[in-house]
Amino acid sequence: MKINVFKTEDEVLDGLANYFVEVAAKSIAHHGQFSVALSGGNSPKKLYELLASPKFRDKVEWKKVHFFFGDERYVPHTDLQSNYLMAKKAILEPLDLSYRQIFPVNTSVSPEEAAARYINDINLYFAGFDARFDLVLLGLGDNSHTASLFPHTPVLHDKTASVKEVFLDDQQVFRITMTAPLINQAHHIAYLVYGAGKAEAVHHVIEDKKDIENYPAQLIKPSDGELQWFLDTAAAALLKK
Ligand SMILES: O=C(O)[C@H](O)[C@@H](O)[C@H](O)[C@H](O)COP(=O)(O)O
Repeated sequence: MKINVFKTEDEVLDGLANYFVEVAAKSIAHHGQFSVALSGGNSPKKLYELLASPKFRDKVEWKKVHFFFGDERYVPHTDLQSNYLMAKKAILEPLDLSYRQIFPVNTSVSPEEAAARYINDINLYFAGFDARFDLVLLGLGDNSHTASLFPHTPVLHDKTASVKEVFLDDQQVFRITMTAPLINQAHHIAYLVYGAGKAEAVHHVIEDKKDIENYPAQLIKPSDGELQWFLDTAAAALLKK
């Protein structure tokens, strides 16, 4: 595990954008394509905009990139809560990609069916081989969740499924999420976390005692891939130096 700490949010974004470019080039050189699972929420929006900006857009062979979603809110793709909509506006539309490169979660069916169909999409993409994404991008909630692996949810203990529906009691909403076993198969996993509000969660996940129920992001331990954290000093403030 490598922990990269940058002074400012902009430097974190730049650091992760350069890592994205590096992993994309390595993946495309190795097997002709680059499969990436995007994270949702607010933090990655600026990263996606930066990757689609003149500073980075010409550094990646975008036609060889395939976009999946590490998790999705169970809402229509037109809903402002949709991770797909956020990514569509921030990077997918600006890069003028083919729809065949983009694998959104189908949230027009039941949550269970949405998860089952996404498993099928992923298995078809990897053509029956192990589903090993080249890169999984993750964020971290201030309650130490990642993707939609939330504290005290049954999905934390699911060792077999690769995608599951999750019901969040406090918000009374469903999410669809890749599970830890699927995420941990990835060749590269990168957390993007910035801001003082995440400092406690970063400490809990990286160096606190093992407590999966309360700190689900501790589940993320790639089997033989690489895990890197991209943090600003505010989010890293509680880490032992
Ligand atoms: O769908 C989501 O919300 C994300 O995948 C989720 O895991 C996110 O990464 C964290 O909640 C942090 O979100 P912020 O970046 O908005 O703080």
